Amino acid sequence: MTSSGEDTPSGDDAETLDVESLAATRRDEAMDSDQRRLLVFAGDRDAGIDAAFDVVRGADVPDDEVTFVTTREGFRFDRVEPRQASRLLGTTRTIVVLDAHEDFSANTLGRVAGAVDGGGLLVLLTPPPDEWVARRDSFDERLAVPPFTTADVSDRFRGRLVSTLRDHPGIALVDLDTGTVERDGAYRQGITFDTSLPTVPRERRFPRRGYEDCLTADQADALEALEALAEPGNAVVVEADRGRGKSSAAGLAAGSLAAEGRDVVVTAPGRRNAAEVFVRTERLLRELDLYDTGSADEFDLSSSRGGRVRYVPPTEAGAAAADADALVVDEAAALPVRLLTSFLDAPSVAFCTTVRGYEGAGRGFAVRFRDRLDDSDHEVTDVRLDDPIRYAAGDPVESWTFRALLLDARPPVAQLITEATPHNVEYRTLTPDELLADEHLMREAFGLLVLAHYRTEPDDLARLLDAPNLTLRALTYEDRIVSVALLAREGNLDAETRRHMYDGGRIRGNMLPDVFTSQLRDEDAGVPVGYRVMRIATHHVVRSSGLGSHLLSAIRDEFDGDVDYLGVGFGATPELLSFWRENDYGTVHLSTTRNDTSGEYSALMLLPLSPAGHTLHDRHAAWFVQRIGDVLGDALSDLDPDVARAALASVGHSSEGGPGDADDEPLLSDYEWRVVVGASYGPGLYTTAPGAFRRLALAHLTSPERVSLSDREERLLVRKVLQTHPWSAVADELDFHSTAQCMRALGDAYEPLVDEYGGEVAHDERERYQ
Ligand SMILES: CC(=O)SCCNC(=O)CCNC(=O)[C@H](O)C(C)(C)COP(=O)(O)OP(=O)(O)OC[C@H]1O[C@@H](n2cnc3c(N)ncnc32)[C@H](O)[C@@H]1OP(=O)(O)O
Ligand SMILES: Nc1ncnc2c1ncn2[C@@H]1O[C@H](COP(=O)(O)OP(=O)(O)OP(=O)(O)O)[C@@H](O)[C@H]1O
Repeated sequence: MTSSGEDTPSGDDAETLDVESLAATRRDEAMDSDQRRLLVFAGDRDAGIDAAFDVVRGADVPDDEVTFVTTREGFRFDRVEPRQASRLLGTTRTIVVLDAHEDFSANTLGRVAGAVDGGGLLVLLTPPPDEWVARRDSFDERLAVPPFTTADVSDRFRGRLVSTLRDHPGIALVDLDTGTVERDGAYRQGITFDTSLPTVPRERRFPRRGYEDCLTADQADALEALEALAEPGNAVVVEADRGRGKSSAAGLAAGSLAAEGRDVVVTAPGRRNAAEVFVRTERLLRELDLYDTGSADEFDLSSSRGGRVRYVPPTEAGAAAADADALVVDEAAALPVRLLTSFLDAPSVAFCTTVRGYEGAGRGFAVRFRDRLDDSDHEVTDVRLDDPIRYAAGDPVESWTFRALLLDARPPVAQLITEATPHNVEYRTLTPDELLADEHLMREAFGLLVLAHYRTEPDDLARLLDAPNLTLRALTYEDRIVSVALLAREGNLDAETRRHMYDGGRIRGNMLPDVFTSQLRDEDAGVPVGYRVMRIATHHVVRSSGLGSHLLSAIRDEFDGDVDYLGVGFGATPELLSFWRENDYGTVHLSTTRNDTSGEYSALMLLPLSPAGHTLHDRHAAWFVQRIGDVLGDALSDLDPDVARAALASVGHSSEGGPGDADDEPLLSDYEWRVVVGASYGPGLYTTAPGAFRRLALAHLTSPERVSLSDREERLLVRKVLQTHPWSAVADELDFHSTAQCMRALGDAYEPLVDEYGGEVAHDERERYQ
């Protein structure tokens, strides 16, 4: 590390406005340091857009290196709608103008800021700061979840954002209404980091030229790790913050493989996101004199040795790569887990993923996919790039976005909290004002939510600070956060809103009332009021020590007598279902479509707290049991049998008695009992009356403690009897030697069920075979 100058204090004295020269100076400074600078123009929108044009002129940047992110149309520059800002992920621009006057969100800011090149400028157009903070815009409307209105939405997020604009280094702040430069943003970096230079490994498979094309030692190390792609059965995970050159490393690897005559498939959320991969591949093939046809612009290149590198959209990439030699996945963090899993069909695969840029689309990769990858047949190699390439270390725009959006928020370091137990922690409400006043606390709480969840994004910070329906609870150990839960208030909806939902209209928030009303046809479901646990996370070093359960029980004690129920909806796994069941939440629904991001089916569970909550819970639990047999034979026929078992085992857990007991109807008719007994104890056939077998299977799976069946027997009930998979497939999946053996095992599994659930007729029938 060397010192190369000192911070220049920002211009406190107001200066007369000359946007072009301000832009020229900041641009020179940015180019000298290979960092970026932020110019903020606050005031009238048209004046802001004029100023942005002046910036482009003053900075002397060609039009085709400029992107305007705005709802306005009619510019000569590349234009991106704020809601489409993810188009900029993985791309490199010299100037990005973000017009925050309309459709501004924290997510948009997070997505665009990383695209600005070293030496470039980020330009932010805002209303006058105080007005911006106070006004209610389309983002606030999204936070105003019924029955709340925009008047209930607070202004903390933008207030905090504006205060960072006023004091963070490297930011120029111009008041367009008065024509004054409040801060000139002059900033000479105090520190530079010596980046070590790349070297060519002595033992290598890829061409020397590929290594010579690397810009940092980190990138060369990544390329060396990517050599594993040449052999089937390998997976390489390349992790880095934004702009560290991971796409380029992947491009050099793809080019090296094509140079050997290999067929490489490249995928990314959109073609544009993979542009850098192809630029590097084309350049390398040309340098090696092995270029044959295609171009980076066509996202398809071939080498004179018969190799090929081509882009395939994510939905088709797994299948395409199964017949290719290797798959490169860029921006993997932005892809759903279901697709990531499909990529394991490729002989070898590289996943390039952004670590702290959760602006991409959350942490599905790390939170939900990483375990599956480790359990797969692929040998996994990890490599990490730290040295920045797109812009130099110490970049003030990066440190500002990290700070303003908490992109680098982290839970407390492990050593500080290893001693935490349910007996020595404190249950606390963390109000938004407390969080704002204690940056440290806010970073730990948010950092834990980000690390543990696949869906946390910058907008969630704004929600946490401003949304009237959200509230945060935590367990702290010596003032460090060890477990945290984000709660959303739902229900208490008026008749008109409920009718609107019942008629198919969408309302914001209110996930549980919404599903109960619109999908499950219960117009009264929005009357009771409850808290939905939107997120819960325990620090990974103290998981499984009862803290999550302790937090849920403290929440229950706090809200008992205040609301009608507590609820939750989450991507269902057997472990999570059992966690919620242990905490007395009962299953009332399984969604019939998979979640886009996690690839899992969602489970909804309720814990009633009042008579109205009990009524709501009990009718939905009963309806769930009535319909689930048919649903498992239809839309949920591919549901993991262990998820089905765990979901069914959790039904009715918190109601008085089980759903089976609530039903006075006999489980099976006398005739059906004779068929079931015949098929278990005697020579009869399951196929004669599958409905009878299904009802008995459901009775068992919703009260599995009554009869002890093995895991395999229960899976058999789910796969064959409830999901009606063909015998051969079930036999195969559950490792039976033959379908005949599988059929016999089903009969055997029903014997103890006949013993437990059968009445006189069943037991008399059984006597005949004994
Ligand atoms: C709406 C939602 O937020 S649902 C998503 C829940 N959150 C997450 O998945 C984030 C990552 N996971 C976590 O932070 C934690 O595992 C939590 C919050 C699920 C549980 O917190 P903990 O403090 O570990 O809970 P606690 O110790 O009371 O109970 C642990 C039990 O939960 C179950 N469990 C839940 N998730 C898992 C899991 N991924 N792996 C293993 N067991 C799990 C187990 O039954 C476990 O019991 P065991 O340790 O005896 O095997
Ligand atoms: N070896 C290289 N040679 C030339 N330019 C490079 C090289 N490596 C990286 N770059 C340039 O640095 C910038 C960042 O590189 P790249 O896009 O590969 O990084 P990244 O980590 O994938 O970034 P992001 O997370 O934004 O996708 C790009 O402009 C790219 O062209």
